[in-house]
Amino acid sequence: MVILSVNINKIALIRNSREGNNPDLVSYARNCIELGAQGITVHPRPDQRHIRADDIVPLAQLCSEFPNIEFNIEGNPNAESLGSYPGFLELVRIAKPHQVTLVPDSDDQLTSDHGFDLSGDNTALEQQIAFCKALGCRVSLFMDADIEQLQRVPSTGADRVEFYTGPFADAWNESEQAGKDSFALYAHCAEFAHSLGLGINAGHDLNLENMRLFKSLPELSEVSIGHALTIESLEQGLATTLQRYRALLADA
Ligand SMILES: CC(=O)[C@@H](O)[C@H](O)COP(=O)(O)O
Ligand SMILES: NCC(=O)COP(=O)(O)O
Repeated sequence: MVILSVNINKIALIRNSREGNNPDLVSYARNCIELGAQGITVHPRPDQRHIRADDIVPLAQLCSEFPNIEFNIEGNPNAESLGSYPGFLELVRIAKPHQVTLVPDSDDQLTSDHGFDLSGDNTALEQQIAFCKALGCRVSLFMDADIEQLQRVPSTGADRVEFYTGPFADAWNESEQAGKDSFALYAHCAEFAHSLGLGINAGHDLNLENMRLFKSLPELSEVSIGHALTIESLEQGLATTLQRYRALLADA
């Protein structure tokens, strides 16, 4: 079984488009959990255009009310404090999520579009990973499907990788054959990462259609899905959408 973690960034984006608290993120996340989500993912950025710093602790508390619901915070460990944003690692410190997914986004990036390049000096990253692990968090690194890069992950101390699946989603949209070819590369990389002792997560632009293939990724533990899931929920309703993901992932 593959765990479904619902990324609620896009729900925060709607809330932030007006003053007030509608939709309420904690209520929305509770609803997701009660309808079958097994985790909640947030990706705060310094401009706080979607998840805000003050959303983090209430969401962590919500997840802790349920025995097996994982709270996953994604973001750039180098994102420093900016206004009311206290910095990524400070958010991790106060919330102590089950999982921290480190992502090498620049502060002004529209969305995540690449994994870590570990070919340089990784001392700072290793210290950041050690900081998160000392808080009791599992640490996952956002990575491209690239063997040369993946072989460098174990020495950082990370527990898992999250494959950046944007290129797979693009290939899937191009043609069935391109999707299959791209999937073959991810499958090879997943087997390699597993052989190094790493757990496997995946995310970015996954949806109900392309998950029919991607759910078969070897050793896949967890997917985090937000953008498409939000749109699918508008079309089909949240309950039906989550039910369809869970049915897909249950037999993965
Ligand atoms: C790491 C990753 O792929 C996701 O966190 C994604 O970046 C979230 O997307 P948005 O923040 O654009 O909703
Ligand atoms: N880690 C990926 C994630 O949380 C959601 O990405 P997307 O489905 O919003 O593209």
